[in-house]
Amino acid sequence: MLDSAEFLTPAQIVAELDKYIIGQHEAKRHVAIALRNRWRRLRSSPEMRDEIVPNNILMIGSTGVGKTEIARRLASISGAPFTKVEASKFTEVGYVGRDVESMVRDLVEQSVNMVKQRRKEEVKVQAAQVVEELILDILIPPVTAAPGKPAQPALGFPTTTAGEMPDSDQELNERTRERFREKIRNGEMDERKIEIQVQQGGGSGIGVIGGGPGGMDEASMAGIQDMLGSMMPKKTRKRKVTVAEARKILLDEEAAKLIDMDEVKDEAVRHAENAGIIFIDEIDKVASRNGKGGGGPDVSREGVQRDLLPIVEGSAVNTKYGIVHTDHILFIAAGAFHVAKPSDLIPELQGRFPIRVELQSLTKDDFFKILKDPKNALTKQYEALLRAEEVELTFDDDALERLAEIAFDVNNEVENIGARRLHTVMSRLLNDILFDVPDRIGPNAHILIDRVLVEERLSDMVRNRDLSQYIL
Ligand SMILES: Nc1ncnc2c1ncn2[C@@H]1O[C@H](COP(=O)(O)OP(=O)(O)OP(=O)(O)O)[C@@H](O)[C@H]1O
Repeated sequence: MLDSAEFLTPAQIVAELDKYIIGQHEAKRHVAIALRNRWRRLRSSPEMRDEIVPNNILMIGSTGVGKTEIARRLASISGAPFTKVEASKFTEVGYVGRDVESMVRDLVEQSVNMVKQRRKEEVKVQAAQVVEELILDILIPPVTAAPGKPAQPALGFPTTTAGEMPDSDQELNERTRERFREKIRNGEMDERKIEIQVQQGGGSGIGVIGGGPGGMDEASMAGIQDMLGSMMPKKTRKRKVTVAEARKILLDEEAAKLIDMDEVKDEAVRHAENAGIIFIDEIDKVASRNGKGGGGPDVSREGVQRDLLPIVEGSAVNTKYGIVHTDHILFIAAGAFHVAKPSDLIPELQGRFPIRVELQSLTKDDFFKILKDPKNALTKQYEALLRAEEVELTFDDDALERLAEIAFDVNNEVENIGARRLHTVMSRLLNDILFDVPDRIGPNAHILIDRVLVEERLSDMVRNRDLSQYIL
């Protein structure tokens, strides 16, 4: 968390990013500084805190070289809410100026989910106790029988052992309950079916018609829907599920009841404001090369930049969780800038992205490392998938070198999509195996992917440009 004392240093942040992203050292250094600066800001004097502006970053690099990945990992390292938006979508037909604010709403939505999840974790033990009692109530309904009349044994289970005399219905019920509690705790009841009441998912069921330009904005509509929702009695329905499933469903419901949503909302808004990261992709697509030019698409692109400006500069955005001030949100904009240049952005927006960093094109050697080293490397993902079937998959380095080479060549010859090419190449290489397990390749098999196998399955395609265009 951003406010914890042992927040990562810039070098530690880079080390964390290194676990997932190959190369791009400059970009990693810049984002690490920006992240640490937010922590530094929160520890500065209250007067200075409001003065310190975030070091928004402009990442320049072709598609698939790790721009989004760096930003996304940065957010997860710091537990920050994150949202990604494509600037070019705001130039689409039907776009209305106010839509750019939706990125802030998305961010706060993320933040609410994160805070809610964390709070639920905190009340988990307490909720688990309530749930245990609820399940016990279903298995052994509390005694209502008249005094002197024996209580009904629950679910046909014997409630007393031979020779044991029940003291009263109440005590008998208590003892049975304790025995069942044991059984629930050690999982003996997990498969037993019980009927539970669950809340019907999603909203009040009341739609608000209207809105859009000239009408009510999204936040106000959502507010009304929320209010109507909270006034309506919650609908429930019966479901027959196993005790194990019931525990999961009820745990979620009970945990939700134990958390104070007003507190969650306040904390989420603060968290989005101080820690949120908004990634604006394809910013180059809204840069116009002749900004002052006559009309048409340039005007609309510049319009989008003008709409983005107040949000990046710092403004108050109305959301259904309250007003969100964008002054200290970290914005990372990215683009290939093959045609337009950063200097084609309107000067005010350029000024709001003072840190420019160029990401390098990936080499064959980078591709080799991307296949092999990251914690989430594709080879590791496929190995894990097949391990689930008890099939051992391994790749030798020679095979990975060849795969890297093929991906690199196809990028050069067909279209450069960066490291994304590795996904298509790997999928092509392994699809038959993934299909054949477990029917034709049984458990305990060991499959070694070597250079010969890679050649066999992929070389034809690489040689045939028409084929690779469609398949790789
Ligand atoms: N340097 C890298 N190290 C490890 N994986 C990478 C690297 N670059 C890209 N990838 C992988 O390639 C995929 C696409 O990368 P990413 O989404 O970061 O592209 P991008 O540069 O943001 O491109 P775009 O602007 O088109 O979105 C991801 O699965 C990512 O993990």
